Amino acid sequence: MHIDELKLTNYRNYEKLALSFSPQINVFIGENAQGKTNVMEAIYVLAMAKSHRTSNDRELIRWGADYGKIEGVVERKYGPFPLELVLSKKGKKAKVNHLEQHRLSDYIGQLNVVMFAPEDLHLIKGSPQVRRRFLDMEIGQVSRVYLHDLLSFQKVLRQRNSILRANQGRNGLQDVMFDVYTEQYIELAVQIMRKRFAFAELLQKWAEPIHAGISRGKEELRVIYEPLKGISPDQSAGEMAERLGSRLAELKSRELERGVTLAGPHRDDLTFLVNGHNVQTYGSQGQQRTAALSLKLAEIELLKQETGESPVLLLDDVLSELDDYRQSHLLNTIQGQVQTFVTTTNIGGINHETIRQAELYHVEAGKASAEKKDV
Ligand SMILES: Nc1ncnc2c1ncn2[C@@H]1O[C@H](COP(=O)(O)OP(=O)(O)OP(=O)(O)O)[C@@H](O)[C@H]1O
Repeated sequence: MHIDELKLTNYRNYEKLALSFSPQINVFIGENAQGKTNVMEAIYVLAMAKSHRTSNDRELIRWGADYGKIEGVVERKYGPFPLELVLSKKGKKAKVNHLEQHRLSDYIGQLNVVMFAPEDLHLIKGSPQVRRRFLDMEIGQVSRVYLHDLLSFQKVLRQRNSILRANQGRNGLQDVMFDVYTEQYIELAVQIMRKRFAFAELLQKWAEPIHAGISRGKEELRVIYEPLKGISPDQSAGEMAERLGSRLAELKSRELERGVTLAGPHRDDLTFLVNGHNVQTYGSQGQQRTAALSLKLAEIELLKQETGESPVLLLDDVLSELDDYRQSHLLNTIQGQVQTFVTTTNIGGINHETIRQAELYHVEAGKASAEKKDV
């Protein structure tokens, strides 16, 4: 799939912007703070209905404006169709083919994107929250059911936590609603864990050969999803529910002490092993970069397999962070196959022939102009 056109109205530092794109490589060049990342972010928001940089949608609306709008024309196998997202102080409205979608889970997934930004290089080293977000965003793009379960789970978790908070410091808790929420919580948690197990397995399947290729056969990457101890992928849903239920019962007095839920998918993590060692603890910077790059390339393959079409790749300021060898590996892999958007302050830092055929856009102070020229 690819994006043919993008229109922004009052989005970040763009009052108005209208661009059409090459189905291959599009490069945005400009000085710092001119609006390159803002275009990448707008494409990401058009796909995911939320930003990768902030959870506050108001930040996306141009200062002083009442609303912001992102419009796009997306081309898939079955033809082109428009997507529209309007952000206002009252919330957001999402349209596919001019029809408003009342549930965002029906909107997300029409356009699939893979974002690779410098912060993704911290996927391995960063906090578990970064890896959980990665899991949720990636699974959410291919499974509406997952998104729906995740939103319900987050709601029940908030409800359960608010009862715990209201009873914080007490010795015991007899509350029918608490028991009802706990039951719903366990049911949804099990659905989420099962999907995360399946996703980690697929990720491993695709990332392992890619990582082996980049490391010239020297390294074997393993991806391990780590939910609550005692829960494993071979268990039935009933067994998982029983394990989580008994752990919550054991933790009840501590939960009352702390006023929060202490076991469940909101505390899960992913572990990456290179040649059997945890790359987070023992990996060199180079191994961590190779692992992060392999995971991103695996994401492209995984989305292709799930949807039958290549997703759109967003490389925000990341090529300059990769050495020539990894840069070439990435660009050779996607060449001609995946519509790609690249931002850079210095095109000279990208040593690859694909960039010579790319469509160039110069970005200055919230204005982008297209220019085809030889680099
Ligand atoms: N809601 C907003 N309204 C108006 N301007 C905004 C808004 N949010 C951010 N900006 C402006 O957008 C600019 C930043 O743009 P962006 O993050 O796209 O930079 P960039 O070109 O990617 O730079 P770098 O190379 O440093 O990453 C800043 O000048 C910032 O003040």
